Amino acid sequence: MDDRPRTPPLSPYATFTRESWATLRADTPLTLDQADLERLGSLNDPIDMSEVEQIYLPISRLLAFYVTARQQLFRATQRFLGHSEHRVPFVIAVAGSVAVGKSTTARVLRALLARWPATPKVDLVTTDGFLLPNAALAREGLMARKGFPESYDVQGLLRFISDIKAGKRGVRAPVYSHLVYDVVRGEHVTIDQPDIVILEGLNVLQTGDRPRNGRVQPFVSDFIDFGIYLDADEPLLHRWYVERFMRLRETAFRDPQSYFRKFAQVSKQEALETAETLWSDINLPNLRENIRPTRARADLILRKGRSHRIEEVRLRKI
Ligand SMILES: Nc1ncnc2c1ncn2[C@@H]1O[C@H](COP(=O)(O)OP(=O)(O)O)[C@@H](O)[C@H]1O
Ligand SMILES: CC(C)(COP(=O)(O)O)[C@@H](O)C(=O)NCCC(=O)O
Repeated sequence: MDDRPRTPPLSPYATFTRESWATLRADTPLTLDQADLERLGSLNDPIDMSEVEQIYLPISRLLAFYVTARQQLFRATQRFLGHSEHRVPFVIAVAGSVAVGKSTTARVLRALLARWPATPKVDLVTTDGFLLPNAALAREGLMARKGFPESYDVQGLLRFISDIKAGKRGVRAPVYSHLVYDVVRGEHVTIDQPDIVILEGLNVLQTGDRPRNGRVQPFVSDFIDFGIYLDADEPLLHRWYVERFMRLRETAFRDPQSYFRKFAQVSKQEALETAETLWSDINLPNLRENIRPTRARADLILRKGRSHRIEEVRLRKI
């Protein structure tokens, strides 16, 4: 199925091939080396130097413009109000399907942005920490809805992001483990007045039903300064998900702590059937119903091809 974003006659996006986007790097220096890339890539989502040079360096340059412009706008409001200036973090969202490679993109961006000449403090937070614990999901009959809007503590996530934007110190986020397939009790990451926050997850560009009980409810997306959507055709996402599951069988699933440890022992066929079911019953419907509809809200759409290379870029121009 070709689920390429349609370009209406008056598209808000400018569309670039990989080659035309690459020219927008201008004189941005390359600040990552091969060893960095090996550390930053993830299982089933390799990244090479040409991807950094042709795709990520132009993004880094663009974001530097946006961060400066946002700070100027914020200072203008502060001056108008006569308030003393305090810094407000710039929040970048990285959204997209399960298995599209959001974590690699988020890690590469973090490394590049942290190496800007001004050496900003860049923090990375994944929204899976705000999933309800398995015990709560099981109680509510939501174990087969993991990743759907109702499986998250949305109020907790909203409080977290609004505290960060308010410049609070020591803001804590819970942590999720893919290995144990659950939120880790008692574990947190602490965010302490960063300059830039990268918020990664399926749901970061989502909105809800507004208003609720007659009260206007904010959305997580209200706190986002720049939204990136990682896109790929469904058959590719399906393949990447199943291939990753089968590879995890040889690696992470062998860990006695792994929720999926039984799949390291059962036949290949049985494991394959489970991966297919998890994709078609949970992750694919979630992509169609809740994730892909947020693509139209992104400032930048990065479209991946077969080998995980980004082949097309769309930038919101209006
Ligand atoms: N069952 C699992 N066990 C261990 N690691 C996993 C498992 N499922 C996913 N991961 C890892 O978790 C990370 C996030 O995966 P995912 O949420 O699908 O987002 P994305 O692929 O877009 O980064 C990836 O690095 C992936 O390799
Ligand atoms: C934890 C997830 C919802 C992904 O969340 P994300 O890290 O993208 O915020 C996903 O990896 C997941 O567990 N989906 C449920 C079905 C499955 O086991 O693949």
